[in-house]
Amino acid sequence: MYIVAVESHFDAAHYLRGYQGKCENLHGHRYRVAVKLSSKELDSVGLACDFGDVKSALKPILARYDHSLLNDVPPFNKINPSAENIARTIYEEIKPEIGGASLKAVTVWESPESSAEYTED
Ligand SMILES: Nc1nc2c(c(=O)[nH]1)N=C([C@H](O)[C@H](O)COP(=O)(O)OP(=O)(O)OP(=O)(O)O)CN2
Ligand SMILES: [Zn+2]
Repeated sequence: MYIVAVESHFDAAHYLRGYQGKCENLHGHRYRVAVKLSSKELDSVGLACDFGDVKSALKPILARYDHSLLNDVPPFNKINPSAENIARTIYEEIKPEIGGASLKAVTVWESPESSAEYTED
């Protein structure tokens, strides 16, 4: 099995509704995002999937969040912009855009030490 990962980032502000503590206040993160895909096969070039195709799929998704107040951007106007919810939302948004290799997980880091991963496995 081959695992391919592509990373990117976006900058955004957020606050957590209902959170008791400092994260209920408006603050910002440079969110790091990793998309992982798997494939049992390689194509004739030797690729499980082209990094460029994954980057192209991820770019417009993250552009909607970049330099925003996430709490104003659907679906985070309805659900909290936690790292978990952001990871699942990106997973659901990128899944139909990716053909061939199968999507395994999306990980979102709020800081170098703290991340959440969403997978269907
Ligand atoms: N499971 C989760 N826990 C928390 C989330 C989250 O998305 N998922 N988010 C937050 C806040 O957004 C907060 O910004 C991050 O909290 P924390 O890492 O505790 O704070 P700092 O980055 O400032 O780190 P310090 O070590 O306190 O300096 C909270 N929890
Ligand atoms: Zn935060």
